[in-house]
Amino acid sequence: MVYKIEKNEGVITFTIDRAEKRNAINDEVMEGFKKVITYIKEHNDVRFLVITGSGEQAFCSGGDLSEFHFLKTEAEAFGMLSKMGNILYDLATLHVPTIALINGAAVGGGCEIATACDFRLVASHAKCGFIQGTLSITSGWGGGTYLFERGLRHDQALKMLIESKKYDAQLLYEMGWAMGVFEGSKEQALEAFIGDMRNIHPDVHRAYKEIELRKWKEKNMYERVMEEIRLCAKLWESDAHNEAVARFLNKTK
Ligand SMILES: CC[C@@H](C(=O)O)C(=O)SCCNC(=O)CCNC(=O)[C@H](O)C(C)(C)COP(=O)(O)OP(=O)(O)OC[C@H]1O[C@@H](n2cnc3c(N)ncnc32)[C@H](O)[C@@H]1OP(=O)(O)O
Repeated sequence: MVYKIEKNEGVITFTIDRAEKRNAINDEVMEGFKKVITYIKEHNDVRFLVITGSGEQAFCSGGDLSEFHFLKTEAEAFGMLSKMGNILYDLATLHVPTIALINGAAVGGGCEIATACDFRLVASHAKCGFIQGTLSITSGWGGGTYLFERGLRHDQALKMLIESKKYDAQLLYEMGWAMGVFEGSKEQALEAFIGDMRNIHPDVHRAYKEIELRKWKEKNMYERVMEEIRLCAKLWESDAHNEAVARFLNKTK
């Protein structure tokens, strides 16, 4: 199994469990995301969803380049990108608070998953970034659209995307992307973060999320996410992208 789903006192934790691939996303992990999101939509006993990765090196390294490198055309790329894009839209529009518990590097699509969550808690050693530009593509799962909605200064958000580099935890906090930086146990950091929220009735949480999501509907979020995905799919079939991915895969052999 490449993921774990655990439920404890109303908190569901989804752990991407591919530490040897730095928790890269493949089809099986996507199915896991679908499963946990469907469960939350159909049950009333979940208060928080936490997304994390196994090990300390990575939260998630984005799409599994060794598996997705075989998608060559714009249409093939759109199939994979829109599948995960729809999953992230469902995650971003869930009726319970969602927390990215960032235990290590979050890059590429990993940074998009974190940005789709309501809150980001980042381990002090973790570096995160929308590094897609270094592969000659843009964010392909809707993460750029979410980033512009996360309250960062507009120029800061744009810089993060077009610089395509990894930022350290402290800077991510200062920019407002991370809500907190923690040392040591991620479980303790999570408990400290949600402690006061636990005292509030879940219907209140749901109501506030509904208020936020109403705003998103008015701003055509879904259409904007799909447009972002189409732009990435176009770049995916370029020689520049294929060569960049080949360089990454060959470097690690
Ligand atoms: C597809 C959607 C698109 C989007 O919409 O955003 C993307 O996500 S594109 C993918 C973008 N991601 C990357 O380019 C990530 C590349 N990875 C890294 O930069 C680094 O691995 C890391 C995450 C910073 C961790 O560095 P480190 O701890 O030094 O580990 P290694 O680099 O040595 O990696 C160990 C092992 O894992 C394999 N790996 C890592 N990331 C991926 C990946 N995204 N896909 C496939 N495989 C990955 C890497 O090849 C190593 O494998 P071995 O050599 O076999 O041990």
